[in-house]
Formats: sequence, C-alpha cells, structure tokens
Amino acid sequence: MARILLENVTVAYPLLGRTPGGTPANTRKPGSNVVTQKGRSSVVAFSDLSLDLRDGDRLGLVGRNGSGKSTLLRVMAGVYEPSLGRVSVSGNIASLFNVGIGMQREATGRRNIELMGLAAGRSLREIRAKADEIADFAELGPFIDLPVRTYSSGMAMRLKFACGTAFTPEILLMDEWLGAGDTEFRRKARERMRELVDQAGILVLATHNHKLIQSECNKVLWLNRGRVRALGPPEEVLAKLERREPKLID
Ligand SMILES: Nc1ncnc2c1ncn2[C@@H]1O[C@H](COP(=O)(O)OP(=O)(O)OP(=O)(O)O)[C@@H](O)[C@H]1O
Repeated sequence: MARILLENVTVAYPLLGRTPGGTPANTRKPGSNVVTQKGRSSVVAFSDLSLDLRDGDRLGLVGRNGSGKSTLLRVMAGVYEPSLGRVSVSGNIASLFNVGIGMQREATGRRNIELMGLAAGRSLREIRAKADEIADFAELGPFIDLPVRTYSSGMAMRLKFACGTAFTPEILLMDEWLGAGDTEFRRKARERMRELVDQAGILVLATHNHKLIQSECNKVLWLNRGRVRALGPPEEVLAKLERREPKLID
C-alpha cells in the first residue's frame, strides 16, 4: 500500500551571503517569500503544507513559476528534508524529474545503466537483472558498449529514459510529462509512460498543461507562493485557477 503523508511541512532554502536588498533582521516583505530571522535569510518555497495521498490518488500540482511545485516533488522523493513538519512515505518511488542523475560521459552505456540505477536507489542485482532489457529498449546497438560522450543528445536521452522508466514504481513523481527521441522512439516512450502511470499506486504530476491534468489526475493542488490556494477535484480547482490566473492556461 503506497502512501505519502505530509504534516505541516515547511521548506526553506537558506540563502548564503548577502540578503537581497540588504534586508534587516526579522522581516518578511509583503508579497515576498524571502524571510530574514536573526540575521539569516532564506527563501520559503512552501509553508505549513499537509497532504495525505493513498493508492489510487493522482495528484496534479499547478501554480505559477516559483510557487513550490518542484520543491514539493523533491520533498516527497526524499531529496530535500523539510525545515519544519513531518514527511512519511511508504512505497518505492520513481522520480522522473531526476532521470540522468549518475550518468558519466566517460563510462559506456552499459556501465551507465548501473550508475543511473544505483543513483535511483536500485540494488546492483535488480539492475543487472534488467540491464539487457534496458539496453534493448534504448536501441543503441553497438553504441551501448561505447562511452556516452560518443552519443548524440537524442541517444543519451534514450538511455536516460530507458533507465528512468525501467522499474514500475508504487509512487510516480513527475515534473512535466517525460518524452524522448525521434518519432518512432516517442511512440514507444508514450506506451512506456502509459504503463507506468497506469500501474503506479500514486501519481504526482507537476505541470502547466491543464489538458494533461484533466486526463490523468483525480485531484489538483494549486500552490501560490508556497501556500495552498485550493485542493480538490480537477474541474473545481482548474475552474478557480482559470478565473484567477487566466494567463497560466496552456
Ligand atoms: N536552490 C534554491 N535556493 C534558493 N531558493 C530556491 C532554490 N530552489 C528554488 N528556490 C525558490 O523556492 C521557490 C519555489 O521554487 P520551485 O522550483 O519549487 O517552484 P516551481 O513551482 O516548481 O516553479 P516552476 O514552475 O518554475 O518549475 C521559488 O521562490 C524559488 O525561487
């Protein structure tokens, strides 16, 4: 049973060095998410957020640039610790905003399958059991045994995509829909994405594409400057958003 539970979570990025505008101690300018306390400044990405997602939940994250969507995905993925509050996640996760992490240009494609798999938290045994399937999916032919620096950008993307989507997760986290490659590969990539989304217990998808939200999600969270503006069924939240922020609509 997959579950993501956030209780009163705040995430603030500490700002090192000078505060923008030389802000004095203990301030928060209206409309700004830069907070200064005891002479230390930080950007509050979102604050006091509570959320309980369970199997079957398909959550769309919407909001302006900088509203906190990517940070929220990273907190769910365990990339960032919350500054305040509690996060508990059960179920294995695929974070598709992270594909390509661990890739080494000097290493061969085959070695990179292992490196990217390890960076995604898989064991070497699991990765080796899937390695041939990943190599076949990427369709790199003999290039799979050559260093990645010899690949075109499309070839490297195919390898990243094949690795990032090789394991079906219980929790799928995405910052925009992932696609890759030329027309033929894109068709295959779409099918692979479809399978992953359909089989995942929980989906969280940050996107500016409302059609995608309508087709994939059963809940929407609208963030505005790190605060929850609305959480509910897609038609309801998107209608509010379209009324208040028509320029955000794709
Ligand atoms: N590394 C960082 N250091 C300081 N502030 C950061 C950092 N990363 C993000 N922020 C700030 O946190 C806030 C939330 O950013 P985040 O990237 O989560 O927004 P977003 O909704 O995903 O935006 P977008 O739609 O542009 O991807 C913004 O104010 C941003 O400036």
